[in-house]
This record gives sequence, structure tokens and C-alpha cells, in this order.
Amino acid sequence: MKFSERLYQELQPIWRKNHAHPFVQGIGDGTLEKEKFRFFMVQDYLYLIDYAKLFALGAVKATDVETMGRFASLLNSTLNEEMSLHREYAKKFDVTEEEFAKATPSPTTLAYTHYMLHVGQNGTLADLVAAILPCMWSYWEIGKELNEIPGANENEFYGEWIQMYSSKEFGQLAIWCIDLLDQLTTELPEKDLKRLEEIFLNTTRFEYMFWDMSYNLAMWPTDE
Ligand SMILES: Cc1ncc(C[n+]2csc(CCO)c2C)c(N)n1
Repeated sequence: MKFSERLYQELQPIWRKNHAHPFVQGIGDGTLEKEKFRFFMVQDYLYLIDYAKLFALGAVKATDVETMGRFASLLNSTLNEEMSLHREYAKKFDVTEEEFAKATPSPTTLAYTHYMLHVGQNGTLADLVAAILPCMWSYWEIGKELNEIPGANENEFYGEWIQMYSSKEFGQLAIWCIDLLDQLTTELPEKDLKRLEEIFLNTTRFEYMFWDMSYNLAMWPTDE
């Protein structure tokens, strides 16, 4: 069995919880309060900045030119295309450029991104890929599931988001990352696979926490 298949099977219970989260369901049926999505967009922008750094670290750790090139092009498209698309999309929710510039990370955003950066800096390339994969894979799965709900991808506010994450291009990116993890793990002993599984489990848990934080508009409790 491929390592990705093992991960998929073992983590189904958490993936089901991610999909069932009221934030995700609210995007699907269009009932999610704009305020919550707005909060999500600002925190997600900060998340993307650090996520881009993981692509840079991936290019450093890769051992072949093709993989280096893939990471380099992901770094470029995230920084020079996706971030501006993100700011454009956020205008629907009245998020201003100034708000993005001034935003500070919530405890969950900080914990999630710093965990990935720690693994990316200190671990192997397989560790790094295990850390970043749940982000891509779970958004693709969620995008596809929500895309099946009649009318969801035409919703004035959330439709484009669903279209983006259920798209073929996005799916190809997720598949590239899944295949890379499978390639990097074919010869690894069980001890290493267990460590990678733990990393994948942790960022899968953080994905849930990111929805939950956004749903509850959770910033630092001491600042309230
Ligand atoms: C919390 C959170 N998790 C996953 C994603 C999805 N995502 C972020 S970067 C990237 C790779 C290509 O740019 C993908 C799929 C998100 N936006 N926010």
C-alpha cells in the first residue's frame, strides 16, 4: 500500500470532522456569516506568507532539479499571483489593504505556521512534504465535496472559493504533492513512517483548528 493510502485510511475520522465543521458546511450551503469568512481571509493571508516559505525550504531540501523547479514555481505563484488574488477576493468582504498590512496572527495561525516551519527547517524533505500535504489535499477534498452541492459554486460570496479548490489545476497540485510523498517514502523503515504519520496527523489537526478558530473569531483571549 502506498504511504498516502495508509494516511488517508488512518486519518478518515479526523477528515470527516474537518468536512463536517460548521464553517465548511456554511461555505457549502452559503449560510456562513460574512464576518467569519472575513476573519478567515485575513488569517489565511498570514498563513499563506509562511506557507510560501515552506516552498522555499522545499527547493533547498530537494535533491533533483525537477523537484527544485516545482517548489520554486510554487513559491513564485503563491507570492506573486495567489496573494494578490486573495486580496482581490477579500474586497467582496470589505477587507481593506490596510487591514491586511496591519493583521497579526491568532494563536492558532501562529501555532500552525510555526509548527510547519519548524518541521520544514529541522526535518528531511519527506518531513516537510508530510507537513504541507494536509493543507493541499484536504482543501481539494473539501472543494470537490462542496462543488457537488447544487448551486454552491455559484454562490455570490463563496462560489469562487469552491471553484478554485475543486478545480483540475488545484487537484494536479495536490496529486503532485501526494506522489512526491509516496516517492520519498518507498524505502523508508517503519520508524520513519511513524514520524511522518505524526507530522501529517498534527497538520491535519491544525486544519480543523483553523476552521474552528475562524468560526469562533478566536484571537488572543487576553486581548479581549
Ligand atoms: C489554513 C489553510 N489550509 C490550507 C489552505 C490551502 N492552501 C494554501 S497554500 C496552498 C498551496 C498552493 O498555493 C493551499 C492549497 C489554505 N489556504 N489555508
